[in-house]
Amino acid sequence: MSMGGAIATMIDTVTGTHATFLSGPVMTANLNINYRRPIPLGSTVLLESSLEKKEGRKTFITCRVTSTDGSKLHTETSALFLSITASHLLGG
Ligand SMILES: CCCCCCCCCCCC(=O)SCCNC(=O)CCNC(=O)[C@H](O)C(C)(C)COP(=O)(O)OP(=O)(O)OC[C@H]1O[C@@H](n2cnc3c(N)ncnc32)[C@H](O)[C@@H]1OP(=O)(O)O
Repeated sequence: MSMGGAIATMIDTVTGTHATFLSGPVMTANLNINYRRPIPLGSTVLLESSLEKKEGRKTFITCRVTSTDGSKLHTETSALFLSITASHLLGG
C-alpha cells in the first residue's frame, strides 16, 4: 500500500501547481485529506483537481484521487493556498 505522506505529496504538487497557474506564487496553508481506500503499490491513479473558489489572496482547490476508470475513490482533499510575495519567502 502507498504511504499517506507520499499520497499527500502527489496531491500537494498537483493542487499547488493548479493554484499557481490560477493565482501566481502561493504557499499551501491547509491540506485536508480524507483517505477512503488504500492505493495498491505500483498502481496507476487519476488525480482530478478543481477550483472551488477564489477569495482575495485565498485559492480553494479540491482534488480527488481515483482509479483510472474513476470507479474507485481513494482520497478526497480540500486545500487552501495563500498568494505570497517574494519577501514572504525571504522571511519578510
Ligand atoms: C508552474 C509550475 C509551478 C510548480 C509549483 C509547485 C507547487 C507546489 C506547491 C507546494 C507549496 C508548499 O508545499 S509550500 C510549503 C508548505 N507550506 C508552508 O510552509 C506554509 C507555512 N505558512 C505560511 O508561510 C503562512 O502561514 C502563509 C503564507 C500560508 C499565510 O501567512 P500570511 O500570508 O501571513 O497570511 P495570514 O495573514 O496569516 O492569513 C491570511 C488569511 O488566510 C487565512 N488563513 C491563513 N492560514 C490559514 C489556514 N491554515 N487555514 C485557514 N485559513 C487560513 C487567515 O485567516 C486570513 O484570513 P482573512 O482574515 O484574511 O479572511
